[in-house]
Amino acid sequence: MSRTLDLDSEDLSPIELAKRQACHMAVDENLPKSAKVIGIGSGSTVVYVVERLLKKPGIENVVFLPTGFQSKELIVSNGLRLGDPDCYPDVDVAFDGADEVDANLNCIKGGGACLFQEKLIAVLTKRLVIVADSRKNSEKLGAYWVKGVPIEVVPMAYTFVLRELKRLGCKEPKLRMGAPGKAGPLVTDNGNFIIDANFGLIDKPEELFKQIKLIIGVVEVGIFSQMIQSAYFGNPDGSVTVKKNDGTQRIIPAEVTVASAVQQKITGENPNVITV
Ligand SMILES: O=C(CO)[C@H](O)[C@H](O)COP(=O)(O)O
Repeated sequence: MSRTLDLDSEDLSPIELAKRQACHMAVDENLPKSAKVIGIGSGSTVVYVVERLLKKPGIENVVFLPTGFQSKELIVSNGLRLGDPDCYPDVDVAFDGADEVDANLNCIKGGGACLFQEKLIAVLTKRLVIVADSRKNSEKLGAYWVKGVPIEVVPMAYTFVLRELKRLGCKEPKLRMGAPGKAGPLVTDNGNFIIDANFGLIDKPEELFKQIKLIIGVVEVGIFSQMIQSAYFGNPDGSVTVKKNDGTQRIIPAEVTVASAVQQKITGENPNVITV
């Protein structure tokens, strides 16, 4: 098994360092000793989850489920075992990023257009752990993430879905365009389009989710409600804020997160591991 990820702290910006600390703490505190199947989310943050997982003994025996092309590449290029959700529907834990997380651990996801597969893993896992930097830690959805709720739609239905979203109160739903080099709309890993729908501050995420989901042509909605067990946010000072779905919140001080990183570098072990 090749283990290639070894990101050097010196090359990382303060934001990247914060994301990394959050991921390392999240893995250390949530990786079950007996984990057999692990879900890997999409985006720039989960790279540090994989970095930490690669240090764990026995990780070569675990099956990893991706949530899109990028996380599949991340799994395969690091020599980890790749699986499919249809073959491994019982997931022990999943780690994923988010675009915004509110006080009740509802979140917006899909900034990277992977929301459908991310939601599939979210419903299959016993424990969904979100990793992010402090810019994503919000009181109410829509406060920081103003690009809108990502919605995956069947291409032939997109005009209808745009119309229905306006009826639900979204002033200007937008079909997401492809990156430079791609003429026309972005196409997801599942062959669909993405609509970004800004509803302003979202008071009732669960309700809005249900309303959007009922529109014909909608495959999945980037509102994740009542699905997350805990969220780890890396702060600029090196500390990590942990929010749990029981309403508790705690801060892991920078001394602890940095000591863990140093210890791990020297011995490959983390003194603060709380295995579950
Ligand atoms: O939902 C996602 C992809 O669909 C990502 O998890 C979300 O966009 C966060 O990405 P990053 O870790 O790069 O901030």
